[in-house]
Amino acid sequence: MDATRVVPGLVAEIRYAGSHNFVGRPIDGYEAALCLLTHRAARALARAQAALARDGYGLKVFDCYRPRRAVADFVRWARDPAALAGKDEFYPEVDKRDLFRLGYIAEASGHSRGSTVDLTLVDKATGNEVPMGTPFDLFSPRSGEGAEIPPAARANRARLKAAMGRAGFSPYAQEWWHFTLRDEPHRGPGFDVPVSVR
Ligand SMILES: C[C@@H](N)C(=O)N[C@H](C)C(=O)O
Ligand SMILES: [Zn+2]
Repeated sequence: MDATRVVPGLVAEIRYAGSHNFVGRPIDGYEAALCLLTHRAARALARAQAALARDGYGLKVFDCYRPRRAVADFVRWARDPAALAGKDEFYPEVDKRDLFRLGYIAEASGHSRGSTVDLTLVDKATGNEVPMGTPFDLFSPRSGEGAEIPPAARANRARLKAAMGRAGFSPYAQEWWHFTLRDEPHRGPGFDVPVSVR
């Protein structure tokens, strides 16, 4: 389902539907910029949003359900040494051939099961993203747990992690933005239906 229907005020900036991402172009399978999630994950996200709203924060999602064909597009892209449009912004310190081995991108992603989200916090008053120490999808040790980042960013990561944890999501140690519903309704490799407006 479209998570924005059950999460009041959820901001969706679906990066893989556009060109502002590590590949530098829209990714296969994203025919619309929608945050599609299982009902269970969307309801859990609504709990996180409600709790954060009491402290003046909201959620902004960058990726939700990811079709398997999108993951396959990432794999093909990683094998093309000439495709470097997003290198300076998203993986300046890493050879793109190592992005999968290092755990920054999965060859079989939990996103394809529809209960995993990539997201950040926004200040409800301004709508601006709060500092997290690194931008979304910066594939670097600085995006992971234990990184040396400014205290305000550390506090923001902790706030996001706590709110998502209380709502039923597990974090991913290497990427502060990536969370998976602990009690996800689907197992296995997930789905390959494109993200589209039905
Ligand atoms: C690519 C990044 N946004 C992400 O979601 N990484 C994890 C490891 C994944 O691909 O599932
Ligand atoms: Zn993710």
